[in-house]
Amino acid sequence: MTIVLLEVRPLTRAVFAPFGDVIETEGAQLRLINNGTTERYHDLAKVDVTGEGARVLVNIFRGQAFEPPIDIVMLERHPLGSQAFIPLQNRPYLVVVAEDARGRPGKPAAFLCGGNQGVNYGRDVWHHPLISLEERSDFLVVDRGGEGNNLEEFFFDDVVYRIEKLAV
Ligand SMILES: NC(=O)N[C@@H](O)C(=O)O
Ligand code: NI
Repeated sequence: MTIVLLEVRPLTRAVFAPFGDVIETEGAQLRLINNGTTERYHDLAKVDVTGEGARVLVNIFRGQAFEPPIDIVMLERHPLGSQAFIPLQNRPYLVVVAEDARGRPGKPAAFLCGGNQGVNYGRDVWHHPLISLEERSDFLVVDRGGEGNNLEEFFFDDVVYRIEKLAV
């Protein structure tokens, strides 16, 4: 079994663009509403649901905390909908994604996300299930419900991608 170390980079809209959206106020389109008493950070993520009976689900995921070394042995994707994770307790977390390479994930990319940053995985984008850090953490999750199979998993058979350091 080959072990490949993954570098962890800070999450920015630019680096994450091939995989989806970053949900944060930084750099967002700001609109003053409610007679100037509220700042609306507008249109941050594309929620995409498709297939029979598709509907948008709003959930809370309470994820156990992981600490390095973190081994990435699989990735998953949701062919029928996007999936957004918004941290509710202002704690950092880890996101691991990959571009598709003829039906399987390419080399993963790892990003350290701030507690003020959410992510929205585009529909059918390879990603690792939730990786909370420091403490068990709650996330608001917006994803797809409805008929059909919305989960495809891929287990790497000859390589483990290892995250040893979170410091960027
Ligand atoms: N299975 C499930 O709802 N969670 C995963 O999709 C995930 O990305 O955490
Ligand atoms: Ni998922």
